[in-house]
Amino acid sequence: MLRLEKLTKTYKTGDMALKGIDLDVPSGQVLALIGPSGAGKSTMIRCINRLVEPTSGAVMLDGTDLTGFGSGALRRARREMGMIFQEYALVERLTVMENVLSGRLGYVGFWRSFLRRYPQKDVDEAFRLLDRVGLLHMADKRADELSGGQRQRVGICRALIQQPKLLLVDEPTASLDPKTSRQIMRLICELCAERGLAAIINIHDVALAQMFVPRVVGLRFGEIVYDGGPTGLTPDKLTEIYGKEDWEATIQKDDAESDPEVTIKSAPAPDAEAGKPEAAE
Ligand SMILES: Nc1ncnc2c1ncn2[C@@H]1O[C@H](COP(=O)(O)OP(=O)(O)OP(=O)(O)O)[C@@H](O)[C@H]1O
Repeated sequence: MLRLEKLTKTYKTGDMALKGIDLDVPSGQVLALIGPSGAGKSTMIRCINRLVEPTSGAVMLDGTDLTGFGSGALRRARREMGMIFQEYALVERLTVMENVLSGRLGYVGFWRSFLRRYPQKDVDEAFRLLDRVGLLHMADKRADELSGGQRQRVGICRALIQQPKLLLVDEPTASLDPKTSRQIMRLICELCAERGLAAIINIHDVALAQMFVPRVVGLRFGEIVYDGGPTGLTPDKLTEIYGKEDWEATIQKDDAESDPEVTIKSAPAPDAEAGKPEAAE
């Protein structure tokens, strides 16, 4: 569904953030992108929907390269890719419902959204999504009245109402406490499984990634140095990705595996097994 081919990004400052990334993501597969600060994770996510312009290489979505698209074609392609941000990126003075509906911008056009005249089917879908994430009763609240976890749920609804095929998720839990982080990761992975959605989740918390996703990609200095299952992230592999550290204290413990809340990765989305590579050596 998504294929990155020799993707590179060199910023004007000379920083080579991505050095020839090759990556295949089959439809329905959820993967976590890990790596130290500055490894290129955000750059990679943003090159996929061209919030950052790649320097060279291809971003193939369903067989079509997005890198050459003009603004109209890019706008249509971006409908297929919902984005979820660390800082939620909500419009604070708008209501929860209005924020969710703003996810339809790519479909309804500027004036209709500016006048907040969305088709009834979009409003119905927004209510359904808010109900699914437990925020139906908050539809009329202003975004600035919500907690961080609630804001992220609104961000998730806004991405999903686009009806995307792929979610690009940039540090969704970095501003949240551990319990809320786990709830949000669980919700994202559940929704992907329910909707057959692929996702690339940039996440700093290795243990959280290990709990929920069937595939982890490790970046270091703009290159993929790990691509495999969560259990293959041994202390040696983590040292290769991040450098020396006491990994026994960081990686997933056996008791987390038996936690009844943590069920997502044992139920991968359609096609996930087919596209899941073995751990890179
Ligand atoms: N707008 C920019 N201009 C110049 N250099 C940039 C820009 N954005 C990122 N970089 C550089 O590109 C490299 C990759 O940065 P990026 O933010 O993608 O890494 P990251 O893995 O997401 O880091 P973090 O986990 O800290 O967010 C870094 O060397 C960074 O300094």
